[in-house]
Amino acid sequence: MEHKEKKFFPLFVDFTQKRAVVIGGGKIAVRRIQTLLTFVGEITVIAPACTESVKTLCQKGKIIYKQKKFEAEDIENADLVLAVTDNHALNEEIYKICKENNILVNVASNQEKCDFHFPGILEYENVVIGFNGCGKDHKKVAV
Ligand SMILES: C[C@@]1(CC(=O)O)c2cc3[nH]c(cc4nc(cc5[nH]c(cc(n2)[C@H]1CCC(=O)O)[C@@](C)(CC(=O)O)[C@@H]5CCC(=O)O)C(CC(=O)O)=C4CCC(=O)O)c(CCC(=O)O)c3CC(=O)O
Ligand SMILES: NC(=O)C1=CN([C@@H]2O[C@H](COP(=O)(O)OP(=O)(O)OC[C@H]3O[C@@H](n4cnc5c(N)ncnc54)[C@H](O)[C@@H]3O)[C@@H](O)[C@H]2O)C=CC1
Repeated sequence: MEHKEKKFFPLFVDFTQKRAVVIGGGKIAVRRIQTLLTFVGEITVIAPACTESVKTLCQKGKIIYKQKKFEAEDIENADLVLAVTDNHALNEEIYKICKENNILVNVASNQEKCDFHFPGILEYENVVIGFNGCGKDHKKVAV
């Protein structure tokens, strides 16, 4: 099966009872955690160092933060994984482990290693709109 123009289908998935594990606690991780907060049952962040916002979210009980380097067992029970470290080789390794274990994964440093793209999201009343630029221009989908 070959697609000349790759585009992603906007699936609106129920993650409210699911576990997301975010590997990395930097700038991009925080932005995505903020977006995920109201959509996902449980969010765990794995990173040896993180931004203040990650610590604050953890103190407020909104996420779990484990201050450590990534190990394969960190994603054993994950339904959804975001590989958002600044170590591209590690992100690819995380991708490989997820594929072997049928876990949905998004690698922020390589759009070819994404089961799904992370969307720009706009919400009002009970409407959720997700934007995706087919990986061609993320600036177009910034909200
Ligand atoms: C393909 C995709 C896959 C995925 O990661 O899911 C992807 C990929 C990449 N982005 C890169 C860079 C940046 N992306 C942003 C911003 C956003 N990127 C987002 C989504 C996506 N980004 C996915 C779908 C894209 C699409 O729809 O077409 C948003 C919507 C959601 C979110 O991330 O929260 C959010 C805007 C929302 C908002 O702001 O509201 C900024 C700006 C900033 O950080 O301030 C920069 C900094 C650089 C700059 O500004 O130029 C790089 C290069 C990394 C490197 O080489 O280092 C790659 C890697 C690659 O292209 O392979
Ligand atoms: N898709 C997108 O929207 C964008 C993606 N990127 C990519 O996202 C990644 C992260 O970017 P930033 O958040 O700006 O980086 P950052 O430098 O702010 O954060 C990196 C994080 O990775 C963690 N980390 C490093 N080694 C680790 C390990 N062994 N185990 C667990 N965590 C580890 C660090 O502790 C830190 O929390 C980069 O790979 C970059 O290429 C960057 C810009 C936008």
